[in-house]
Amino acid sequence: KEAETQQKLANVVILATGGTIAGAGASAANSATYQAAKVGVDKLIAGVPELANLANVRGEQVMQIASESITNENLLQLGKRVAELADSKDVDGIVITHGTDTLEETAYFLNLVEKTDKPIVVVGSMRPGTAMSADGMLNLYNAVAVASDKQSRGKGVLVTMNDEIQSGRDVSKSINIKTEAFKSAWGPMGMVVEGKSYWFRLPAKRHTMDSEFDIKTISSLPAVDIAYSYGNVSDTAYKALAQNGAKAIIHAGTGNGSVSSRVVPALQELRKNGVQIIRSSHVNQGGFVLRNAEQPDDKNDWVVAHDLNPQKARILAMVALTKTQDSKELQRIFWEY
Ligand SMILES: NC(=O)C[C@H](N)C(=O)O
Repeated sequence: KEAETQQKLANVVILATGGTIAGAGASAANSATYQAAKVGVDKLIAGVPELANLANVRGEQVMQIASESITNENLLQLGKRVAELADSKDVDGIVITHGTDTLEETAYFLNLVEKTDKPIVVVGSMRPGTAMSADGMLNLYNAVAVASDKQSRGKGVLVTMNDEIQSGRDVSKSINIKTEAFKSAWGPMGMVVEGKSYWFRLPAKRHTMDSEFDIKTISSLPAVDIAYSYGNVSDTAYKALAQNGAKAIIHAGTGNGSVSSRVVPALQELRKNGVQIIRSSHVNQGGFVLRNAEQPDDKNDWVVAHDLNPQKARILAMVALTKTQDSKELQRIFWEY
């Protein structure tokens, strides 16, 4: 009988990368003071025995880092392992445990480059497992529930935090400390309650199976960096990034992705020298940058990041630049993904 139910359950692989979900503090009162990336994947799985009711779960430790330290090489390594597992007949779904600081970047990267309709769910926690009211156990339980559910197929890379199912493209860490940290300007896609998913929305943008990008053909990512804008800003950071080899600079702009008159000449010059200039907005909830609004993008040959925040714009620019150096193509990609 036990063998029978085991056969019926989905096979889910948990790829662990570190973060607070694998963190440990000195006492249960330490919810914000702790060390990330301390607990191994087997212990994480053993900590939630109820996972066995949802799926046949096995774990793999891909790396053990706090997510603020993730590199492009880490992204490629993780992306390639996800693709291998997605190709395997005996894997039905993949969960990635991840630090929350750059979780939105990794989720969006995978959403762009994984050619599979199998569920890929990225999950983290805001408190370490040693803390009172730690959120990692339930977030992980929900991630495995979503990853083992056939309904989750073909919906792009997903994120389960705080009982919600979010699109890996849209979601962003919008609050720190609190457990309701992850928000999307376009709302969550659904909810997970007691291990069952309830869906309300589908993503409209191209992803996974429908993407023109494939991790299997990407061996390196170009340098793309971000410069932050504010009152009294100068062009120093932009020039330094270009000098250091940036192929594209994401302008983390004020408001509509506006550019200070103190910075415009440098950006025009950098574009003439071949650096792509991509205007995004650093407003906190739902930036939206329109072409030729605030700045003459057609004349300057700049690109706008659409609704992507600066860190997501960086991910898309890196992936897009593996295929094209043409600014018009780049803009098309920013509209479509
Ligand atoms: N809550 C977290 O996971 C934060 C941690 N610094 C990380 O991103 O690894």
